Amino acid sequence: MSATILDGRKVSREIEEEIKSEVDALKAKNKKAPHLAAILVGDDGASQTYVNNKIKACKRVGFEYTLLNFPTTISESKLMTEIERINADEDIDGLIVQLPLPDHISASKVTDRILPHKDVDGFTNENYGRITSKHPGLLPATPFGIVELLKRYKVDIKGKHCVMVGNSRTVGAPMSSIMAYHENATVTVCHIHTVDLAHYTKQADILIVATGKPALITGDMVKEGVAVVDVGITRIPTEDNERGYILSGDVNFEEVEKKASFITPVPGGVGPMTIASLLMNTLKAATTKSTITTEI
Ligand SMILES: Nc1nc(=O)c2c([nH]1)NC[C@@H]1CN(c3ccc(C(=O)N[C@@H](CCC(=O)O)C(=O)O)cc3)C=[N+]21
Repeated sequence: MSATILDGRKVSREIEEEIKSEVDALKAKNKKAPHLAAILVGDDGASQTYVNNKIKACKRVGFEYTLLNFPTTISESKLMTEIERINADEDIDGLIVQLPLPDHISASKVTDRILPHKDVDGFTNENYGRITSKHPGLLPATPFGIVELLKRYKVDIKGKHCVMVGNSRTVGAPMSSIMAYHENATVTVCHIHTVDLAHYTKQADILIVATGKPALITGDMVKEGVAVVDVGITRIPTEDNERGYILSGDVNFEEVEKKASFITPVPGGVGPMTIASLLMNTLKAATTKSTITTEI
């Protein structure tokens, strides 16, 4: 059996078309376009690529955007002040602080300072807590994108066994909550400390992997017919190409693809969907502003 590719690039383009027509409709009514602000600290190559991809996506759908690039030496308190300033700026609808941040800055403190209704990455404790509420606010971009991708390919989720490998605050934790509380999957959460990981991954109907460990999941670790979502995207240095690196997911694609019913490629899978979700959240933040924080 050969798997159906969960084509994040294609689906993200479809979502962008939908967003663009909503932006055009806003503009036709003389309303302003949604405005995203992105903060990038330092000059890490991968972070620059990801932020640039986000800015390019804003341009494609007609959003306004502001990119703020600070040196690695910026203090935590100065960064907090910048966030407060953007929080207070009526013109800006959404704010993201690209991670990772330098060691002297607490990522959780900084991201949690973003006003919940401008938190289009869905990283604040407020929006994380709201996953289990009837009014979920803004969902974290990567998990939101993964659910959207699975749904557009009509992958059955309800009642199925979803095994999440990875327990990070940005992906694994919210992803497993969304699968359990919104989508009614049966969820098992594994991570780097799990004893006998294969024991669990073999039982997965849906396997989502976000560990940052290249090719962690091999063919013998999955059952026939599994749907596989690979969140990993590691740059491995090489002299074989101009860029100087190749991208590797957390899944051995060649092996696992033979047994899976569905699988995401890397690149072209989860990455573009994260960006599409960021755009969806920014549109939502711009059009529903005050209600996101008041409804319980
Ligand atoms: N505040 C914050 N929000 C994030 O959403 C966030 C973050 N910090 N820090 C890092 C991770 C990673 N991430 C990616 C986004 C797009 C691609 C993406 O566009 N990937 C392309 C390839 C890009 C390439 O060539 O390197 C693809 O998979 O096809 C990848 C990874 C967002 N993250």
